[in-house]
This record gives sequence, structure tokens and C-alpha cells, in this order.
Amino acid sequence: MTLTGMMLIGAESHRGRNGEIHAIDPSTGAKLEPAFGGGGTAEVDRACQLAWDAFDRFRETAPEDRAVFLEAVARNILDLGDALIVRAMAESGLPRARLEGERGRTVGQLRLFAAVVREGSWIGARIDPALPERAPLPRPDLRQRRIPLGPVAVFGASNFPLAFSVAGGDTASAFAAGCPVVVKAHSAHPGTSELVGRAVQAAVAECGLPEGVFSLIFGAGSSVGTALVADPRIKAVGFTGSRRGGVALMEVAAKRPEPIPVYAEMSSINPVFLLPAALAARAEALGRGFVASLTMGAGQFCTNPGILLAVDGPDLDRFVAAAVEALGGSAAPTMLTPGIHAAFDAGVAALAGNALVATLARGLDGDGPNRCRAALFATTADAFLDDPALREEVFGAASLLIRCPDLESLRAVAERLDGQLTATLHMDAADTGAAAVLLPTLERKAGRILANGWPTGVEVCHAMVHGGPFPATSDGRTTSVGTAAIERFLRPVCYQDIPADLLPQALRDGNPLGLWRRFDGALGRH
Ligand SMILES: NC(=O)C1=CN([C@@H]2O[C@H](COP(=O)(O)OP(=O)(O)OC[C@H]3O[C@@H](n4cnc5c(N)ncnc54)[C@H](O)[C@@H]3O)[C@@H](O)[C@H]2O)C=CC1
Ligand SMILES: O=C(O)CCC(=O)C(=O)O
Repeated sequence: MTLTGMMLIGAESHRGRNGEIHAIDPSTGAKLEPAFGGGGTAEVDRACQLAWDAFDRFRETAPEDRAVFLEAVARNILDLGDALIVRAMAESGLPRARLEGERGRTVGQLRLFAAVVREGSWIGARIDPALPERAPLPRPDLRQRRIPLGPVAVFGASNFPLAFSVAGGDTASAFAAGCPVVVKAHSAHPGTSELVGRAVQAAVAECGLPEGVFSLIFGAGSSVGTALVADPRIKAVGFTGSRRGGVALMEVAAKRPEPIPVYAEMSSINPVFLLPAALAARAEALGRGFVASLTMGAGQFCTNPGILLAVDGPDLDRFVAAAVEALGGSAAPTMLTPGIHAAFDAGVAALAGNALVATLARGLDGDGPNRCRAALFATTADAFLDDPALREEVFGAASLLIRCPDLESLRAVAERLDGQLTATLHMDAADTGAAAVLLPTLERKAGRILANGWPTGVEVCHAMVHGGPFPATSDGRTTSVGTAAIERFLRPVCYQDIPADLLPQALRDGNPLGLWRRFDGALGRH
């Protein structure tokens, strides 16, 4: 498929006239062709109108039809073949194996949501039949189901050009819920976005759905994204990116005459606690495992282990020696964009220049632009507690070790942390008491708590939580990965004494969709 540089507004291709966006190959710094025309308010308006026009029909598609649509999107992405991988490699600097894996995850995610839509428990059907004889007052017939919120604005993420972008988790979960989607492509990978966008656009047509189910808009800077979130026909937002960008969009959404939910996944430093017995038993293996997790993908994961906490002593010194050796020999991969690389270098320079922080190790330097030279720093618990700058995310392969005098100080530092996507415990049986003391704090701080693993690598499944209190996300009640992500785009409606032939299929007597329903309190297929 030849790239055109055009936006996809419903069924049409449309060249934007608001400036040009060129992807940059971060491994060479070279501009990639073609130029992508930027959109403006006219394109946002048209896409939102089409999405609104499509909403009532799309939301009432039968579960089977929506599942078939999700599967068609998945198939069309695979049919793009190697051209998709080649373009994504050029635009992101990510290696082939990573992008092939990410494509598998993207397609698997769409198919998993197809299965969720068919299974139907997301509808949340509840029926409390009328009790006309109840005294002192009769009970009316009450039936509840969940309906989609409306058109959703999705912002593609720079660090996952496939799995968190045009047809990534936000889009898949919004489609599954029955929401049309308007995507604001990330300017770092417009070509990948156009390719995937055409796969989605074709699936909409193949499935006979209204064209406004999907649009894709380009735009450098903040104006297109702001206009999209401000548009009254948009009813929710999915975002993965910087804290600054996410907070700006939260403000736009909150100031609308009708405020809407923003599901923004932003910054997280993902604390890792190295408890004493685990350190004593395997300090060197932990040091090597930590560096492998830290440097994977140039550290460009929001689950990257950005701080380590441990009680100071000879076992921690063994851990540090192994980590310093592994990190000192680590290669310098290309980062996603010149901007992300510049932000990484600035974050590392700020830590290196902090009088209370020691530089323990730097990775190897690399040839070529935008290379990520990994970094490991150390500080004390007191310094960490005093200086809020030390709690900020440095996006990339940089981590800060906090040497604590004792377990009580470790807990005090944990208590001071901001909201996190993950918190990790490395522990042995003898650490159970210390872990039990930390656990209530970690539950309050993080969306996912792991033992004896590393936070990078998020399973797409039913039990996953990829979320957490602010600033990890804008709304810690939800997840952006896994099937529970569908919940973000639904709201309950109760039908009181509504005549049978006006009721939605999901709530009719006889259970025509064969759903699990809560009938008079009892869950079953009735
Ligand atoms: N924690 C995480 O998961 C991630 C964090 N980052 C951080 O973000 C920095 C910049 O990376 P980007 O991916 O470009 O994130 P970004 O937040 O700058 O941009 C993401 C998307 O939001 C839009 N956007 C940003 N600010 C906006 C505003 N004020 N109004 C309207 N739209 C806006 C952008 O146009 C883009 O489409 C990185 O250096 C890194 O520090 C980036 C990716 C993931
Ligand atoms: O899914 C993963 O492995 C990490 C997710 C992540 O880094 C992100 O959400 O930006």
C-alpha cells in the first residue's frame, strides 16, 4: 500500500492544509517521505459529526456483528504484511522483533475484545422484576444495562506505534463498547498510522458499518488534540503520553460545558523494593535482571523500573556491583524521537548534576543520533524525601537507587511516592513480614503489585490492571490494558416499567441474547 499523507475522515481520504508533518528516522535523523498534511478545526468538526451520526447505529449493532468487525480490523492489519513493520521500524527506531511482537499483541488484543463482546457480561444486565404485591409500596419493574458513552478521541502513543496507537488498546476497547473513534495520530509515526488507519477504514466498509465509526486526523502541536477533546460530540478520551500533555487534555475536558472523562496514562517511576533476604540470597542475579528490565526497548516503557529501594549494606553493594557491570556493558539503542532523546538527556543531566545524587554507571555510548546511554544513580532516603525533583519520571533507561538505613525508612519513602502503574517486591519467605508491612501502602499507590518479577511486559488478559492513582493515570479506577478497559467507555441506564417491546434485547424476558444476567440478585443465564 502506497502512503498518501492523507487523513481518513470517515470513508474519505483528505489532504490537510495546516502545515506538513514528516516522520523522522531517529536512527539517522533523516526526514521520511511522504509529507502528511496537518488537520485543523474543519477536519475535527467533520470527523466528530460523522462519529456522532454513526453512534446510535453502531452502538446497537449485535454483539456478533461488532465482534466480526474487530476481527476484520485484526485481519486487515495482518494483511498489510511486512510493509507495516518496515515503515514502523523506520519511524520509531524500534527493532523488527519488537514490532512483530507488538503487531501480534495488537491483533491478539482486537480478537480478545471480539470474544469479550460475544460473551456479553460487559453489558452488565440486571433485572429486578416488579413486586406489585409488596407492602407498603409495590416495586416497579427495574432493568439495567450499560451503554457506550459516545464517540471517543484516542491519542496514539509514541512508544507503542501499534499496540497503543491507531488500532491499539484504547481503540479496541472503545469499539468493543460500541463507541465510534476519532484518532489523533502521533506525529512521530504518521506512516504507520495511515497504514493501520486504512486497515480500520476498510474493515468499517467491509462490515457495512456507518463511515463515521472511524476517522484518523494528523496535527503537529496541540491545536488538533485540543479541538478534538473540546468538541461537544466527543464523550471520552483515551491518551498515553507525557504528564504535561495528559494534564492539559484533562483541563480542556473539565472546562467544557459538558465535562467528559479523560483516561490518560502518563508518568510512573515504578518502584522496585529489594527486600533483605532476597538480596542476601541472590544479589547478583537481581542486579543483572534489573539491568535487563531497565534497558529493554531503551527504557521507553511507562512500566520501566525508575527507582530501586533497599536497606543499605554489603548485600546491596553486591547488587550494585552486578548492576554496574551489566549496565556498563549495555549498548545504546536508538530512542523513538529526537524530542524524547533530548528529554532523556536533560533528565539524566539533572540527576548527574544533583549534589545529593551519585552516578553509579553509564552504558556504552553509541554511534549515530538519538542514542540512549543508560544510567544508574544512587541517593539517600533523606535526599529523596527532601527533593521532589527526584520523584519525577526520566523517560528512558535511567534509574535511581535509594539507599535506606532500615526497613522503617524504606516504608517512609514508599509512603511519599506518587501514584504508580506498578510496584515490585523482590522477596524470599523470610521477607514476608516486611512485605506485609509494605503491602497496604503499595495498594494505595499502585495499580499492579508484583513479586519476584520485573514490571516491564504487560500481559493483555482479563485480570490485568495497567492503571493507578495520579499521576500514573488521570483516573485510577480503571485500566488501559486488558479486557476491563472496556468499562471506561460504558455507563449504566436503568429502564423502569418500560414496555417489553421497547426494551433492548439484552433485557428482554426469555434472555434472547443468552447473557449472564443478575436476576433478582442471582447471577445466571436467565
Ligand atoms: N509514561 C509514558 O507512558 C510515556 C511518557 N512519555 C513522555 O512524554 C514525552 C513526550 O513524548 P510524547 O509521546 O510525544 O508525548 P506527548 O504527551 O507530548 O504527546 C502525545 C500526544 O498528545 C498530543 N498532545 C500533547 N500535549 C498536548 C496538549 N497540550 N494539547 C493537545 N494535545 C497534546 C500530542 O500532539 C501527541 O499526539 C517523553 O519524553 C516522555 O517523557 C512519552 C510516551 C509514553
Ligand atoms: O505494555 C507494556 O509492556 C508497557 C506499557 C507501556 O509502556 C505504556 O503503556 O506506555
